[in-house]
Amino acid sequence: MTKPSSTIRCYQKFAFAVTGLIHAVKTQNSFWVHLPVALAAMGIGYWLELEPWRWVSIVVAIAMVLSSELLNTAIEEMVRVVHPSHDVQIGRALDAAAAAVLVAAIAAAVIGVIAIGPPLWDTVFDLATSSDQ
Ligand SMILES: Nc1ncnc2c1ncn2[C@@H]1O[C@H](COP(=O)(O)OP(=O)(O)OP(=O)(O)O)[C@@H](O)[C@H]1O
Repeated sequence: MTKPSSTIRCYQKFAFAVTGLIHAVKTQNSFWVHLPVALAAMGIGYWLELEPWRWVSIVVAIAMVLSSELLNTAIEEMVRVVHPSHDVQIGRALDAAAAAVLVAAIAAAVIGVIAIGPPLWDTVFDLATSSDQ
């Protein structure tokens, strides 16, 4: 039995998106910073057994950074084909796309400190005081 075409289209869209993600991770050095930081934040969150709202904050922050990096990658790739020669306005567009990643990364860092900071401090403090006794 053949699958309904809408299901196939849905599957294909998912495959295209995964291909885009893999390509971006392979070609953009920034992901080699974003991904370990994201994994570290989730690992610490798991270790601290964070409350759901803290997890939501962390997941939203990670998604925000990765999505902006993916859009920045898409714009860079497009520029290389559509306008490979140097152009002041193209440069401004690329700078604005890079700035979007910077804004997302700064916001994610602030979210990380607010969401992970207090429970991490409490746990480290507990460990330090229990080892003193
Ligand atoms: N065609 C262009 N015209 C004008 N300025 C450009 C052009 N291409 C790149 N630039 C300038 O160079 C900067 C870096 O662009 P590029 O696309 O190389 O980003 P990158 O993040 O360094 O690339 P990658 O992520 O592939 O290492 C841009 O922000 C822009 O200021």
